[in-house]
Amino acid sequence: MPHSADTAAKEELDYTTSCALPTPWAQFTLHAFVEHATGKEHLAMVLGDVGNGEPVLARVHSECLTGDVLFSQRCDCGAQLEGALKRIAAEGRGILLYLRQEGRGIGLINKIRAYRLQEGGADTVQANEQLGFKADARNYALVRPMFAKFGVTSLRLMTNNPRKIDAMAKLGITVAERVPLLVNRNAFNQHYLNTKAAKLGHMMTPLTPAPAEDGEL
Ligand SMILES: Nc1nc2c(ncn2[C@@H]2O[C@H](COP(=O)(O)OP(=O)(O)OP(=O)(O)O)[C@@H](O)[C@H]2O)c(=O)[nH]1
Ligand SMILES: [Zn+2]
Repeated sequence: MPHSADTAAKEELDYTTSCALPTPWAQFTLHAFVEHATGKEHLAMVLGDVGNGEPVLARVHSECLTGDVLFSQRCDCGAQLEGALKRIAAEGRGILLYLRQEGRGIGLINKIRAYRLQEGGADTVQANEQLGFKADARNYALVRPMFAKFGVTSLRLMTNNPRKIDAMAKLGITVAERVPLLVNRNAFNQHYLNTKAAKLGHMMTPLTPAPAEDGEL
């Protein structure tokens, strides 16, 4: 027998509490969960009636402290976070899950180690592998009880990552539509974004290589 959403939620994480979260674009409700296995605090930002059965505009965002908070231009994370919240605000309905999967699951310190290796010539995948990690060490299992908490079963998912779409399908979550999220392509992250497209399957048109002195990472 498949577990009910409540059973799954009890097994994997606890729902704790919520508050209003005004942002520059809309007033969301911020909901907090705690993961049993790790004690990590995962978040959901919710706007409008997301539990009415209609596919929900959604973003499953992996934590990137450097990009989301420290304005790093090495990646596209901060701009994707902002872009996703703006789109949800414009529609007046949607959900963003903020998962504490820093560095594609290897943690902040290891991501910084990976960045250092990238400065020596490795790409984002090779750097992870040199550190003994898979290219992508994320696990999306928590997404199911988090969406279930809000009655969300069908998504219009903002992503360029086909593996994320497959992961949702394996969890029994319908991706009714993929909404591309192409933002903040710059000289510093074009090699990174091209590697994601070439090696991780992200759905992005490769960018033209920049001159070497143009901050390639
Ligand atoms: N290990 C590692 N993690 C990185 C690197 N750059 C960004 N990240 C992490 O990658 C995660 C974001 O994943 P991405 O591959 O950029 O994007 P995605 O979530 O798979 O796909 P989208 O939905 O299209 O954004 C965040 O947790 C970042 O901290 C890197 O060079 N090495
Ligand atoms: Zn990032």
